[in-house]
Amino acid sequence: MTSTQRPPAAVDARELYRFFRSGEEETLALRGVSVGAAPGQIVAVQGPSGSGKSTLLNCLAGLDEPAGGVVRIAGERISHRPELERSRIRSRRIGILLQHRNLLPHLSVRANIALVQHAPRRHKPAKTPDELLAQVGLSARSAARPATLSGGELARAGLAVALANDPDVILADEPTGELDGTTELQVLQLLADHADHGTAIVVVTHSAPVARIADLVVTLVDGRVV
Ligand SMILES: Nc1ncnc2c1ncn2[C@@H]1O[C@H](COP(=O)(O)OP(=O)(O)OP(=O)(O)O)[C@@H](O)[C@H]1O
Repeated sequence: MTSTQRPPAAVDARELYRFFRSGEEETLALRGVSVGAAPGQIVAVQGPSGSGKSTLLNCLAGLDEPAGGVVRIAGERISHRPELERSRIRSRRIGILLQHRNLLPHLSVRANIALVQHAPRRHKPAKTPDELLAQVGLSARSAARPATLSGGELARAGLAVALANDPDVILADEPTGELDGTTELQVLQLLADHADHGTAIVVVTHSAPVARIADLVVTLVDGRVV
C-alpha cells in the first residue's frame, strides 16, 4: 500500500435490497440501504420494530444474502459468495453478538471460546480463553454451561466469544437488551475499549446509552435510512 492509499473500510455496504415473500405477500425489508464503518468506529443502528435492523445485520454478517447491493468486510466482498467463503470471512474477520445466540448450549463458556479459536486463522489469537474470560469478569464461571448463567453473565460470555477471533468487525444485535444499568455499562466499556484498538462495531440497539457511545447513529424506517 502506498502512503496515499487509505485502508479499506471495515464495513462497506452499498444499496442493499432484501425482499421476503410468503404466498402473495411481499415484504420489502431493505430498500437501498448503505452503511459503512471505518476501523475503530462505532455505528448504532436504530429504528422501529420491523424497520429492517436485524435483516441488515444478517446481510452484513453474510448470514443472509441481499437481493441487490454489495457488502464488503475489510475490503473483501462477503455478499454473493458461496457459503463456504462467507463462513471463512466470518470466522477470520467478524465477531457476532446476537443476543446470546453465539453460545453452544452443550459446551462450557471456556469451550465455546476455544471452539471459535480452533478455526483456521490469520495469526495466533491475541488472548487465550482464560484471558478473555478474565477480561469480561467471568473467570469464576469458565466451566459453566450457558443455561446456568445469569443474563449479565450470558451477555459477557457472548462478548468473550465474539472477541475470540480478534475480529476486525463486531456485529451486535441488542447486546445489552436484558441487562441492568451497571452491567450494560460494563459491556459498553468493553466494546468501546475494542473500538479504541481499531475494531469497527455495528450495533443494533434501542438503548440510549449504546447510542451515546456511537460515533454515528443510522436510523432505519421501512427499510430505508432516514
Ligand atoms: N424470514 C422472514 N420471512 C418473512 N419476512 C421477514 C423475515 N425476516 C424479516 N421479515 C420481515 O422483514 C421486515 C424487517 O424485519 P427485521 O427483523 O429486519 O426488523 P427489525 O427492525 O430488526 O425489527 P425488531 O426491532 O422488531 O427486531 C419485517 O416486516 C419482518 O416481518
